Amino acid sequence: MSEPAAGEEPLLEVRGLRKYYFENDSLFDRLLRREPTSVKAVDGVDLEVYPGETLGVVGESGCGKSTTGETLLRLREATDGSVRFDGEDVMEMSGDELTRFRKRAGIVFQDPFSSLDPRMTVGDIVGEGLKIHGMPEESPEDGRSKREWRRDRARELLERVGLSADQIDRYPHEFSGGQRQRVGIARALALDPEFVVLDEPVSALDVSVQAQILNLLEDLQEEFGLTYLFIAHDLSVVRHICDRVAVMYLGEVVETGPTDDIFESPKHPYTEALLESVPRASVEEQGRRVDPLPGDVPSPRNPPSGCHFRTRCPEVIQPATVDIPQEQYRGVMNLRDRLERQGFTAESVWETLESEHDGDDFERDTVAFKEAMREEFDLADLSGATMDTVEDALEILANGREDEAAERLREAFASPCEEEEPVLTGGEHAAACHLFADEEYDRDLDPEDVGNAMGGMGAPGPSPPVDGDVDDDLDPDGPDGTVEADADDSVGTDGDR
Ligand SMILES: Nc1ncnc2c1ncn2[C@@H]1O[C@H](COP(=O)(O)OP(=O)(O)OP(=O)(O)O)[C@@H](O)[C@H]1O
Repeated sequence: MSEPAAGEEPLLEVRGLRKYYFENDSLFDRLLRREPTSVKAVDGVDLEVYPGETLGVVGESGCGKSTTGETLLRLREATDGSVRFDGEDVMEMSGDELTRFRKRAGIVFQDPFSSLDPRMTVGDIVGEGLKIHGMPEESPEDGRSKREWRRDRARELLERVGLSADQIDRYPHEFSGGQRQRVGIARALALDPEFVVLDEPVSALDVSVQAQILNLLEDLQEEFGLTYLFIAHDLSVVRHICDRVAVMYLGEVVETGPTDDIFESPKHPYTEALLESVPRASVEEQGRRVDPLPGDVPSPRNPPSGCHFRTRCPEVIQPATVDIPQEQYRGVMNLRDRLERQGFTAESVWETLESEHDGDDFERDTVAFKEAMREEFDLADLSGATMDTVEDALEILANGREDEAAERLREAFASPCEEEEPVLTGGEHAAACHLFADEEYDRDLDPEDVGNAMGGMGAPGPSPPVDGDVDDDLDPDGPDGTVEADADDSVGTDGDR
């Protein structure tokens, strides 16, 4: 870890990075006249990483962290944007220049099992990059063959990451999860990189082993002057290893700043919710109520307009004409959102009510319909003009006019957060949230609202790709998955056990 010095140039500078995966885009899809759809996995990301520092990239599963890491390394082809490494344009590199970049910038993947070829010995895995890059260039002067030189280098690296040089001819399945991750780290170090993307390097490991691997990564950083981009969904891991943090939500950076600032005074409601989901050590904090963030994680195929977080945000800005408790506003917005996304029809509600009547004669009673909806969307506490409008909309809905009901709610309750996309503002500690753009807004945070946002980080993220129609341009060594890790870890001389 190290603080960037004033005026220092970033080693890596990312501007407006976009990576869209296109689905239903094959010849077969075209023949069937299927419309191609785009998954906006990364949608305009800006980042800088300074020499010797560790930048954390955090966010829930599916928010685009891995795609960001892989795209900036050119393991995936970017849809748009620029990446500069040590002043050079990475997107424009080819030939020798690209080969040099590949030596200078490496990656450690999350899953230490699937990212290691089970048919190769760890010596071959660690030495593979050396062979691909034709190293050593000249035959060693001491009479060793190039192959022997590579084996010696692999031995050295295995020892350096806390394994034993004697294990060079073993296969990945003979190692525990932590040991396999050490092999993955040795492989990433083989070419003497300056910059390494660490893609959730400890998420698949037991907590006790996690600490050992984090210590190892810190030691290696110091010893070799490495610069890290550290991807994690778990903020507690980030706190100890990162100098600065960028928080991602649905393909965008929503907050960035020095780690302590992010932890001690988060600005974005999403960062606050993420922090609330971090397990706490102290006993009194362990008993906190953990409720899921309201609403589902929207799909990156069709992200919400304006601020992408507004469909789950506990602090959505209400229009000037509305001033109701946040949870009531959330209920109204959830109803509207579900209607607009064709999440249900009036007919399906009627059918449910009918089935609950269990064969009795059932008359379609609007009062019962509205009551069911009020219960489903927590609208029972509404009063005054708000209640009148919602009742109106429910009446329209009960008559099967879903679009009109949604329109009625939109006219009365549209939030400024859905109209315009907020941009990152605030200098070194910046956030992309309309709460900061609108100085009129009194941001008096109710701890209950934030409490309600806790725990949602474990909620399922957007669905993974389901079939083979997707862009599949990743290097075959690519990610990911989860494995059980054994507590038994390093066997070598390294003292981080
Ligand atoms: N090859 C692909 N084709 C289509 N969509 C994809 C592909 N790879 C990833 N996605 C989608 O892109 C979005 C971002 O995925 P990504 O893996 O980058 O997120 P992440 O934050 O790293 O999550 P995780 O921690 O679960 O890996 C997700 O919605 C994911 O389903």
